[in-house]
Amino acid sequence: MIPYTPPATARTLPVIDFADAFSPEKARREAVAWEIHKISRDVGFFYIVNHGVPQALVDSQFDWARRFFALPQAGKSAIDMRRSPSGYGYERMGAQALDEGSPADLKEGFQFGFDIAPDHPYVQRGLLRYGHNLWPAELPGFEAHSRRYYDALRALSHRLLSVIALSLQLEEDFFEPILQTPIATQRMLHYPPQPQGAQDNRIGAGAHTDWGLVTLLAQDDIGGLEVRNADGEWIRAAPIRGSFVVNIGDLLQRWSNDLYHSNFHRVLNGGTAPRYSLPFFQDGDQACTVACLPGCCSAARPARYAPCTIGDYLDMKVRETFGAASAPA
Ligand SMILES: O=C(O)CCC(=O)C(=O)O
Ligand SMILES: [Fe+2]
Repeated sequence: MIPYTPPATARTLPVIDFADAFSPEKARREAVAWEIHKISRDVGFFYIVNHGVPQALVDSQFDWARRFFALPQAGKSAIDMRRSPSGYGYERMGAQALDEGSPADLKEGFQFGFDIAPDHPYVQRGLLRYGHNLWPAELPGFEAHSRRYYDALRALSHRLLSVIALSLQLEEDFFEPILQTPIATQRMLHYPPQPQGAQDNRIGAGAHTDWGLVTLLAQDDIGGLEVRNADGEWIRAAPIRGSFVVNIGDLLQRWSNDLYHSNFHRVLNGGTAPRYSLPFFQDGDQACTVACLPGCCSAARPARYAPCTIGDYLDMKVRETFGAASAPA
């Protein structure tokens, strides 16, 4: 049993050197797991460096994102996510309010997922985030490069989850079975500068928690991401070149019975330059049931959430934040 303690009040987000997560020595992997354990019980956000993904690959993915968003609106609209049964493709400006019930986010996006055989039952059933990827006809090379980036991020998410398993006193391969046919989504986001003459700053991405297991975010050097600490204050997640911002998602919070925190965060692009970010979401297999880990519940601290499948949980969050706009056209 891992005893529960309430979170402390983080003022900054730690930078974790991830190099030892790849070490053949278990003690070194455990040392990284312990760092992740501490911060996951607190603010649930941290940076990783020495993660093994070449910076040149990240930089060129940003270049592709800029090229994509610079396409004429008609080209982007031709692959609107409402045309994809799985919800992949282009997210038009204002389509989502991540802070449910608030004004729409000042952002546009593009997202794609796991390359799965079109005759896989999940794809045939039209399940959320399986197959039906839409790519713009006007950008040859975009898909191939984005797939290379995706493969690197997916591999890193496996390593991260093996260390997280260790941090929860589980076997390191605990999550592997549910990562084989995953909901794993690469998103690219474009936050335009505030409109000229705007009275109030508009939120780029409203306050929200991420829904899945873990998120790995690359951000450019503009800044604007903020994370809420246990005192309810917003702390800045300033850009650090060469890092990914990692955060714990709702499904891990539920699995760990609130031991680990899926924390609120938001983006405010107040500047005069556009901001781009590349969040990768590893959410696991839709069929998997998330129920309190044995090490995280006891008679004194019973399970706080009813078991739910990953697919059902994500379906609910999409409906809440996109509303009717998520319906396929
Ligand atoms: O753009 C960012 O920095 C964060 C985006 C985000 O939080 C999300 O897409 O869930
Ligand atoms: Fe997020």
